[in-house]
Amino acid sequence: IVGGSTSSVREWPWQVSLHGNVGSYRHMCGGSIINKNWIVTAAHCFERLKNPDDWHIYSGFLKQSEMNDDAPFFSVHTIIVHPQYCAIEHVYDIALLKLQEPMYYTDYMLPICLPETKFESNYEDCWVTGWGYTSEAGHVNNILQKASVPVITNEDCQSYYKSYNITESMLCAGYKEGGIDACKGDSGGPFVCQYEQTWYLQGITSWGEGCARPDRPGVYTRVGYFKDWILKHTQPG
Ligand SMILES: Cc1c(O)cccc1C(=O)Nc1cccc2ccc(C(=N)N)cc12
Repeated sequence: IVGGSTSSVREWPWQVSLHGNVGSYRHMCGGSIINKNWIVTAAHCFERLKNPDDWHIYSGFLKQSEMNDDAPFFSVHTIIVHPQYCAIEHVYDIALLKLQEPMYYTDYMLPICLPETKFESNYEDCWVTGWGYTSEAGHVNNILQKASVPVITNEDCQSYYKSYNITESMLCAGYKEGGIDACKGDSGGPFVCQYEQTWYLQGITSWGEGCARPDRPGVYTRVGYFKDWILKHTQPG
């Protein structure tokens, strides 16, 4: 997160850290708890590491330094990447992780609500969180960061990204002057908006040209667009 501030414990209890095995396990992506068996994240996190055994999920932690070999983690049973995901176009950048064993809820580990509809009409009070870079040429941050970022229309977003196709499965958020944005390492993490005292997962951190640049908003997977797909895979029975 560029231009954000440090989160406190229990602020974002659905936020998880996905550690991938690249020689040793280290933070690669964020994710969000949606129920006791399932995490939602970004498909592009699994370009190189497609084996579930190569992932450890840390939940209930604020600092990367706490997610060490003595700390408990959840293992991954299944990785479901959206069948229409395309890396080149950044489309359908969504994946589901089934846990090997169900998670238990605590004050530090709680699920986030899915949006009510495909296209929400209210995007007040939206925040993006993660342990990603705090500048383009940065590195993974130790303490979970947060930043409030306003949603912009897809039409405005398309006008900024002339060499890309901003589809209805994407959601954009950012400041025209830049300065505050998600960045590398925040991928897969939550973009949440509070509405009538309830938080909803409206976006999954997906991509952007650089980070926090003027006229280059962050691009997120629009979670409402995939609600049926998520429910199809994550509802018992
Ligand atoms: C390609 C790249 C780097 O090598 C280092 C940092 C950023 C980038 C980059 O261009 N964009 C990005 C690469 C990977 C994940 C990103 C997630 C969010 C954003 C965002 N601005 N909301 C930009 C990303």
